[in-house]
Amino acid sequence: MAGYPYTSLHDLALKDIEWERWQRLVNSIAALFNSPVAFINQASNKGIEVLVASELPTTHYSPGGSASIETNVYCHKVVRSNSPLYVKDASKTNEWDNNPEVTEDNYVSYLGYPIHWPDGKCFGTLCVMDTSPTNYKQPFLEMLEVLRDVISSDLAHLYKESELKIESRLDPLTEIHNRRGFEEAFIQFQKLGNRLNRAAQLLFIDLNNFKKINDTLGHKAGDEVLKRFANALRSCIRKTDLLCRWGGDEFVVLLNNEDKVAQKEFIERIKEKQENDFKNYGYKEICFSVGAVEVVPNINCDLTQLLHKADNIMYSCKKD
Ligand SMILES: Nc1nc2c(ncn2[C@@H]2O[C@H](COP(=O)(O)OP(=O)(O)OP(=O)(O)O)[C@@H](O)[C@H]2O)c(=O)[nH]1
Repeated sequence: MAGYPYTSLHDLALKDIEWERWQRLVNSIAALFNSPVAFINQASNKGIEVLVASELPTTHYSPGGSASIETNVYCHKVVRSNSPLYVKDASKTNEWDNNPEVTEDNYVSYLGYPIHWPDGKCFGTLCVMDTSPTNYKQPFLEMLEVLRDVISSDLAHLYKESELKIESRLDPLTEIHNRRGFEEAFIQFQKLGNRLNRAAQLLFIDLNNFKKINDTLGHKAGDEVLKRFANALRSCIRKTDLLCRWGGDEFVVLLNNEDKVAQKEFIERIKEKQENDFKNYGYKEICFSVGAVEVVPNINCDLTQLLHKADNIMYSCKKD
């Protein structure tokens, strides 16, 4: 196992992260404890990763540095037990004999508190280390605990922000990308496609006579049809493809496939799936129209133009 099941905060595009405040806080902790190092560490997919380190010449590890899950560093014990650890003098036990923080950097004293995710799971640690044995008084321990709470509360805000970010890019009814989410994902997709010189297939799909369902069976039944259709689409694409409810009864699919045949195969798959699904559900007459275009890397990759073209093709199919 490479690390813990969380992405490094450094890899998340969170705008409001409190790096500067966290930095000042860590520097102040090192000064107050008169210690050569203080850190905020994260239990990330890299192991224990330094997020913020005190800015002192005596601080030997810097942000981005990490210790793998197999290394016997103090923080792993805090994360695994999700409880504080105070080692006053590591030389008094043999537990830390193979800890490189002790053997290589002589950090024989460690005080660390777990920082929590909003659900109570361990996010990482707030810790101070020293090259001499220590015997911190109770108010110092309490102060570090309170500062840990401040970081946990910052984290709860960040968590909310990233959740909101995800929510604002999903269509609440079908739980697939909304227009905004798709447009953003398309930009990333396109960058990669251009770099790799890889084509893709874009499909604009519109349900036929959907209004009739609303008018005859009610809006709720209409919603159910949209959800079922989105699920049918989802089951016919790969994880590397993109799916979006463009609006109303319109959907957009981007197939990460260079072969134009993929368009036809996808349409066949979705027809078969949707016919079976809706037959069971009692909506035999539901069908859809599709317009498909190829996204050619570095040539025709403007989303608005591509969708306009696909929409026109779809519309002429609908009329036929
Ligand atoms: N139930 C439900 N209906 C919606 C939703 N969003 C849009 N609609 C309805 O979808 C209908 C779309 O109508 P049209 O664009 O005429 O589509 P259509 O009836 O499929 O007609 P054609 O596309 O020409 O086949 C409108 O009646 C909208 O009110 C939604 O979230 N839920």
